Amino acid sequence: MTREGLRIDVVGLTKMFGAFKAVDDLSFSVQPGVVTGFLGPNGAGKTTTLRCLLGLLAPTAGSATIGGHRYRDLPDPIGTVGAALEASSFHPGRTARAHLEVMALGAGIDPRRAGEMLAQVGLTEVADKRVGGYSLGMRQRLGLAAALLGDPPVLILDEPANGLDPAGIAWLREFLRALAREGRTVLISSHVLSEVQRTVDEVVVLARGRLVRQGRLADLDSGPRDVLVRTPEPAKLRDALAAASLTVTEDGSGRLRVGGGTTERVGHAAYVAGVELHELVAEASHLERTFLELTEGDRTP
Ligand SMILES: Nc1ncnc2c1ncn2[C@@H]1O[C@H](COP(=O)(O)OP(=O)(O)OP(=O)(O)O)[C@@H](O)[C@H]1O
Repeated sequence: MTREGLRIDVVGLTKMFGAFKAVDDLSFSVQPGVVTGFLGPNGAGKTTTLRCLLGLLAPTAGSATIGGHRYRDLPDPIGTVGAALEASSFHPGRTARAHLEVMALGAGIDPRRAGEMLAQVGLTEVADKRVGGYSLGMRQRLGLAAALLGDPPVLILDEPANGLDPAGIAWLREFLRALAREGRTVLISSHVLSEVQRTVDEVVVLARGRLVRQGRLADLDSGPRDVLVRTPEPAKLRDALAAASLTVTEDGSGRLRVGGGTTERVGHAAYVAGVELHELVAEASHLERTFLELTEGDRTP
C-alpha cells in the first residue's frame, strides 16, 4: 500500500511566552517517505514547535504548514495528520479499546479500526484493561494507535520512544520505518539521540529554540572517527601503530588517540605486535559529540 505523505514546512517560526523566546526564527522542512528525527535537549523548543504545527499554539511570527496548509485550514485534519503529543493524556478509567472507539466515532471513522490499530501496536491482549494500569511504554503504544486511527499520510509523534524498553524501541523502529516506506511523512522528536539514531533517515537538531543542524543522518553521522585505545604497553603500541602508518596522540586520560584507521586496523596492528589491549573504541561521531555538547548545556526552565 502507498500513502502519499505531505511536506511539512516551518518557516521563520518564532514563539514567545511573555518575554521568553521558546522558538527563535526556526526554519526547516520535512519530506515524505522518510523518518525525520526532531532532536534537541530538554527545553530546546521541540514540543512548542510541534504544538504550533498542530494549531495548538499561535506562532508569534512565521509559519508552520502541512502540505502548504496551516493545520486548522486542512480540509480533513484527522484523515491527514496523526499526532501523539503526550503519552499520559488518556482517561485512566477507560480501556484502550473504549478510548479508540470513542475517538473513532467522534471522527466519523468505523469503530472496528480500534481493534485493528490495537493489534498493530501490540496491545490486543490488554485492549480491555483500564489505561490507568498501563506502563508508560503501553501508553506510548496507545498514543501511536490513536494517531493512526484515521490512516493519516502524516504522523507527528513527540518523544515516542520515551518509556520504551530496548525491545520496544526496536519494535518502534521497524514500525515507523514501514510507515515511511509506504510514503508517509513521519516526524518524531527525541531528546536522546541514541534512542532514535537507528530509526531516522533525516535529522533536524534544535537548541535554545534555534536550528543547529539539518540533513541526512548518514551525512551528519559519517566522517572519520578517531579510535581510542588503552594498553599497559603504550610505547610498544605507539611503535606498532606508527609502523602501520597510523597517527597517534595522547587523549589526556591515559588512552592513545589513533587517527586514520578503524578499530579493526588498530586491533590487528596490536595483535601482530603482541600488545595487550584493555580498551578499543571508535570515538563518537561529529553528530554525537555535537549532541552531547548541547545536552550538557540543557536549559532548565
Ligand atoms: N506555555 C508556556 N509558557 C511559558 N514557557 C513555556 C511554555 N511552554 C514551554 N515553555 C518553555 O519553552 C521552552 C521550550 O519548551 P518545549 O517544551 O518546547 O521544549 P522541548 O524541546 O519540547 O523540551 P522537552 O523535551 O523537555 O519537552 C522551555 O524553557 C519551556 O519551559
